[in-house]
Amino acid sequence: MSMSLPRSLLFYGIRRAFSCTARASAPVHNLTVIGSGLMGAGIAQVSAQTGHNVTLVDMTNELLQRAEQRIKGSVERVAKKQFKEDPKAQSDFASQTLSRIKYMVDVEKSVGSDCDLLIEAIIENMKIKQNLFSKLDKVAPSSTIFTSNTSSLSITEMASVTGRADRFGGLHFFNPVAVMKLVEVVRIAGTSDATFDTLTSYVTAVKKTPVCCKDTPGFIVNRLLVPYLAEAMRLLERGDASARDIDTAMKLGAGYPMGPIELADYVGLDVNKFVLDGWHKKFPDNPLFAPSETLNKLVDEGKLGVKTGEGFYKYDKK
Ligand SMILES: CCCCCCC[C@H](O)CC(=O)SCCNC(=O)CCNC(=O)[C@H](O)C(C)(C)COP(=O)([O-])OP(=O)([O-])OC[C@H]1O[C@@H](n2cnc3c(N)ncnc32)[C@H](O)[C@@H]1OP(=O)([O-])[O-]
Ligand SMILES: NC(=O)c1ccc[n+]([C@@H]2O[C@H](COP(=O)([O-])OP(=O)(O)OC[C@H]3O[C@@H](n4cnc5c(N)ncnc54)[C@H](O)[C@@H]3O)[C@@H](O)[C@H]2O)c1
Repeated sequence: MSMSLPRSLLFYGIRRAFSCTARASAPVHNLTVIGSGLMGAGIAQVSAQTGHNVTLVDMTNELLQRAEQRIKGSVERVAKKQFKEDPKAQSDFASQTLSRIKYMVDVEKSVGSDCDLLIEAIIENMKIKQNLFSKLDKVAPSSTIFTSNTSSLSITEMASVTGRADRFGGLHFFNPVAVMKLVEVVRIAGTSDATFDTLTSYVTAVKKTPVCCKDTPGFIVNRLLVPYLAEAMRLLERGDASARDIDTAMKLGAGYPMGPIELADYVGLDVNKFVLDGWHKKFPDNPLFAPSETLNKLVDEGKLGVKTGEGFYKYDKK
């Protein structure tokens, strides 16, 4: 008798081991999002749009006011799209969504007794993220699940400064959060089944598709995307093609909605640099992660892409 499995069963087995199906779990009602930049504001928005109560935190009231304006603009776009012919439904949706978001500068007070989930979306720096998690671990309820939206850093290293590795994971959203359908749910060795199930259910509740991945550098998307963006910058630096031609080529030749150079500007060149420098330091012999001189120069000059009005390209300031 042959011991080999039919191909279809083999694939089924592989799929089961890594699939990300939502099972019954403790629901998330209240969440705190730390960092109100591009990603934090977007995560707060999609959570509030789907009925969750959100506390959004940043270091100053001015930053929070800017986030509030961005959220308002984006919610209005979503409302117009969802309720095309119905201005009353549009304004009800927008005002109900906005009323579910509270803004706060006091990080420690932001995780009250009813906080089910914490999502960190601050600067891409391990020490700063660890400081934050270590501080919050002391004040947050023991039931609160901690997560990071990091693009490139180890979730295990972040969890190591807390006493809640079983209630820790990664939730990697994509930019623009209001539009992009994917969230990578990152499981570390300690993540409990209950935590993982709550995280995948929350992702489904915010109307995104979860995929499950291990805590490896860049998870799935960025492990492939970062070398691609970095190589596009090197192509430009070698003078092999112009930025416009590289972008046009990848849009029309590979079917991407944005070319790599404009995507780098869209993500934020500071974020690009944090990721590339971090991986270059960790894996110095890997040429895929070699630094880009042009990227370094633009960041030094404060040209961070769309958010500052100039990066590889120039943009109208909003
Ligand atoms: C080297 C190191 C690199 C580090 C990388 C780190 C990366 C990071 O960790 C992961 C990422 O995020 S990777 C990055 C992953 N991200 C990507 O790869 C993004 C790639 N780009 C895209 O997918 C598209 O270009 C966009 C969707 C951004 C814009 O689409 P477009 O067609 O060019 O322009 P459009 O016509 O304006 O908008 C179309 C529709 O979207 C709607 N809408 C847009 N923004 C909105 C907002 N803020 N709010 C609400 N709605 C918004 C809009 O209403 C419209 O709806 P309609 O029904 O048509 O009326
Ligand atoms: N930009 C992207 O496309 C993208 C996509 C996915 C994931 N990410 C990841 O999300 C995180 C945030 O990225 P972003 O693009 O939103 O950055 P951003 O610079 O737009 O926003 C970060 C915000 O965090 C705030 N902040 C920094 N330290 C803080 C602290 N200690 N307490 C409270 N607030 C603090 C900053 O004031 C800023 O408003 C990073 O880890 C990044 O790698 C970024």
